[in-house]
Amino acid sequence: MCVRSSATRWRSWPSCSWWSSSLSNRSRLAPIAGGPDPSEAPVDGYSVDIRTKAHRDADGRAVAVLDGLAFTMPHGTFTALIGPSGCGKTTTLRILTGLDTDFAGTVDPALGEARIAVAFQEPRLLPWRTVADNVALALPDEADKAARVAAALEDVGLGGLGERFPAELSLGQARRAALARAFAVKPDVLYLDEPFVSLDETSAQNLRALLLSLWARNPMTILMVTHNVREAIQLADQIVLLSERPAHVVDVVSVPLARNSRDSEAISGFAATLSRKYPTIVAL
Ligand SMILES: Nc1ncnc2c1ncn2[C@@H]1O[C@H](COP(=O)(O)OP(=O)(O)OP(=O)(O)O)[C@@H](O)[C@H]1O
Repeated sequence: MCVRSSATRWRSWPSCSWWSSSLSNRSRLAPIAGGPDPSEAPVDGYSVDIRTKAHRDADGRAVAVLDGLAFTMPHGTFTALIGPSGCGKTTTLRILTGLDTDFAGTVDPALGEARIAVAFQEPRLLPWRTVADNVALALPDEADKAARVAAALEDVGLGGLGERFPAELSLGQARRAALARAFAVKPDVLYLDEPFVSLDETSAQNLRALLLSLWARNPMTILMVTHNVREAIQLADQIVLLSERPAHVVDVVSVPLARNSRDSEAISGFAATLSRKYPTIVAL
């Protein structure tokens, strides 16, 4: 590890797509197939150790936001970041993606070298470009570009919608397009910030299944910020629990469930366990 400075070279930020939702307490979930089980996870990973990070308030005073945020994302696994509102989750993502270099601490230099993609709450598609052109934006100009775009759209169920404009898509379709754009670049690391917020539960669940299915076919390391502990349990290998601001890591919890056994009952059971142990962080 070394201290990342503003001189750190990042690969282009190929994808900015934001999608999201909430996994209702009452929803009946069947396990989603896809994604490696935790036991298959490799040991090596990307290390993050943000010692301090402050923002300035309106009067110019420093407000501590992060204070001891250390965790490792094992290569090829799915990490969920959960913490109270305003504790600094998005700030953490901005540091990891290289958008914010004004912090004290260390971030694994391999993260700076990795090909990354990011999906935001808002799909962030360029409205004047077609869906296909939005996906193409992230790709290098190579002979197979059109075929890669077509395959990426087909993979997310938008095979016939490439010539539409973003305004002609539903929110769920726009988030699929954003996913297509993220996966098309075959990133090493995918960052997701509350990717399923504002969708109805059925659409959100379909997108979660799509995410796991795409991930199963495209191995990569995923870090997802979410407020939704059930969603985290359903999708992640490990959950990083953050304190109130200034955030520090309270615990890193492995999800002790095979993916094909993560039905509503198992998810609720583990969520209740976490809530009992960390009542200020995991509210049900
Ligand atoms: N550019 C900024 N300037 C000043 N303060 C900021 C800035 N960005 C964020 N903050 C403050 O830093 C704190 C952490 O913000 P951040 O968005 O990282 O939290 P979060 O955990 O993602 O929040 P939420 O769960 O509500 O999405 C908040 O108090 C926020 O108001």
